[in-house]
Amino acid sequence: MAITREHVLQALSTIPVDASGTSLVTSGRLSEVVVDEAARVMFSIFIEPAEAASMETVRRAAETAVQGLPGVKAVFASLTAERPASSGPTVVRSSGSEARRPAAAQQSKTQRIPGVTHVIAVASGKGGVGKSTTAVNLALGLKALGLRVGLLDADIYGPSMPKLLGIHGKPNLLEGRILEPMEAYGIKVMSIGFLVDEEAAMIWRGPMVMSAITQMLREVAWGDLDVLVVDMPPGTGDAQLTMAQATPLAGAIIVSTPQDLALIDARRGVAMFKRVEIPILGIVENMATFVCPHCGQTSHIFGHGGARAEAQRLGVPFLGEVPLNMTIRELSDSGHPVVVADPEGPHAKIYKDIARQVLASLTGTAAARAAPRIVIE
Ligand SMILES: Nc1ncnc2c1ncn2[C@@H]1O[C@H](COP(=O)(O)OP(=O)(O)OP(=O)(O)O)[C@@H](O)[C@H]1O
Repeated sequence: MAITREHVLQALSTIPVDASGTSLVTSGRLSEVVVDEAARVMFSIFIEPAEAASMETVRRAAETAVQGLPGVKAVFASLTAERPASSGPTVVRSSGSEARRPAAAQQSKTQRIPGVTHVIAVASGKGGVGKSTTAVNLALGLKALGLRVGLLDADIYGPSMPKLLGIHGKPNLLEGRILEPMEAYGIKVMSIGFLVDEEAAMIWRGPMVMSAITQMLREVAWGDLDVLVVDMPPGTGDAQLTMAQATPLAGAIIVSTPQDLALIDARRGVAMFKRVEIPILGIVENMATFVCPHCGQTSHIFGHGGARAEAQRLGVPFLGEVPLNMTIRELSDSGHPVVVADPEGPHAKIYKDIARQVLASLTGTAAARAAPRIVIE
């Protein structure tokens, strides 16, 4: 019989973590449980640093219980503690493969990332609507406002930040297995695209994706950041829901094109974040209008204003509309996002205005829109 996650959880539910007999499974200390194709089981147990010695007994008991299940080939169980300083989590004691170490999926919602003030997600109901382009230009817009910004490419099945920011090479591994983020245009960047082949990530299943994302959130030397922008994987399925829950998000931005179908997906995105009580910072309408580069005429290729109306209907802020523009595409695809390539241009202005509104809702101030000009005649 093939071993499943449920079998493992059943075995782990028999392991007490304290004198009152609280089970490991219900204690809130257990990470995601991963069972790979080779019947190897991986999980972590969260502890306070001071509990390392006493919880080692629990770790061993858990490992033995799972090892005893029929069909299990190997068990990799580790104790994981959050370091008090700003250097992220550390594995206190582990056995087996470090590279496959599962991470703090379930608890991380409540755990802040040391040094990071706000984490915001950029999400979309479906792929190809310009979520990554928005995320990168929003991050650079926030940087232009004087903030310290990081960008995490959590779009694990289609990482685009290496290309959008023109970053090559691999991040350095620092002491304690912490990764040094890459840097571009003054923002810190981490992407699964820096770490593994695209094909390798493509075959990962839910728990492994979660584990990789949690590591990129917590085992990266982000340093002190005002905002960490997370480019989420597209869609509103279980994977996105789990991720939204496992990431300590201050809020989410939904990107949509104006078409009906995209809007239905955007609505699902809003509902998903609401379900896990993550505030919606607003909706961005991308590829809203097309301004002909030759004649200057504006046309609404996909319709127009749908996202604004939808935002109103859903009672969430509408952050702005970005036109369909060849320059945005060409600059993005060549690693020079428009906010830095043409910082005073009309498109950069739109993204910076979105950034200002996002910052305003994060800091609880009234939306810092450009003040209206009063004309006295
Ligand atoms: N406003 C825009 N004008 C023109 N092209 C755009 C615009 N926004 C995005 N694009 C282009 O559309 C393509 C898809 O954009 P992007 O990768 O940002 O979408 P995505 O939603 O992140 O996609 P996926 O989720 O599939 O990775 C890219 O080639 C990008 O340059």
